[in-house]
Amino acid sequence: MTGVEREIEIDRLAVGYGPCTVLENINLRFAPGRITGLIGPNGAGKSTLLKSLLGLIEPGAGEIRVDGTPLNNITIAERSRKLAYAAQGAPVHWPLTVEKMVALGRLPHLGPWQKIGSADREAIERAMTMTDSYRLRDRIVTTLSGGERACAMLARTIATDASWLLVDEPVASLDPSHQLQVMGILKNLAGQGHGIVIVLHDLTLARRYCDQLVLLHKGAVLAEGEPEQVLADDNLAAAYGIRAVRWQADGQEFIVPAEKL
Ligand SMILES: Nc1ncnc2c1ncn2[C@@H]1O[C@H](COP(=O)(O)OP(=O)(O)OP(=O)(O)O)[C@@H](O)[C@H]1O
Repeated sequence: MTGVEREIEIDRLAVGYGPCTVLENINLRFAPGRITGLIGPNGAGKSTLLKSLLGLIEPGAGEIRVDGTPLNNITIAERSRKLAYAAQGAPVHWPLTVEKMVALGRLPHLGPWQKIGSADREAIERAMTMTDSYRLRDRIVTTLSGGERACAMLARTIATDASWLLVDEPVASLDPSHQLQVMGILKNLAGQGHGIVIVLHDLTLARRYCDQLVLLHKGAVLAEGEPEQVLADDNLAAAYGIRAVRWQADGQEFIVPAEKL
């Protein structure tokens, strides 16, 4: 075994689709008990990086290790217990109830023909309660609003009880109250020792909730580290081509895009 226990290590990673390289020479470390935010312009490669961590895309070069083991040496069953994923936009095509969909998060823990047990049921109910989806448990997922569906999908991810949660824009379709709720849930899960990697576009939420930020730009890491440093004016100008205004209130920094440069 190489590397250290309980860490995601990415070394010299290059990933692409067909002949088109999207990420090149990515070197990163993600720690448990922390929220790592992936930020950057549209098309920078954030979702591609998350999918690479799940083994959904084969790297062209480099290596990913999860808790010390190369991803390729981790069986698909073990990966699905270790790494839970909430995809961007979370399209759902099956007419399942919310409860049944959240229960899918327990599949990695069940053997063939094994039925859901009381520990699974507890995990499902806990995840639905945390995400405010318990009240929706009998609703058919395809009939939910975008925000309701996003909460239910996050519940499914949480129900897996994986040590790593990879979440792609979980707050994009949520109202302000649910945005704060979801970020608070992720913060609590990090406090319980889960490692969270989250794609975000909201700079204020990234500043407030993330312990570490990675700013991707054109398939490379433009900056990484403490949110305060990563969100510096020159980085925002270089990555997004924007000037942001900032102010302090309630002991937090608020960062709002002010103009395109
Ligand atoms: N399946 C695919 N086949 C070909 N190209 C793809 C595929 N998926 C993504 N890409 C391309 O890879 C690049 C990175 O896409 P990715 O979805 O990782 O970006 P992102 O940073 O998550 O963007 P956004 O903020 O818009 O969600 C983009 O140019 C995109 O068009």
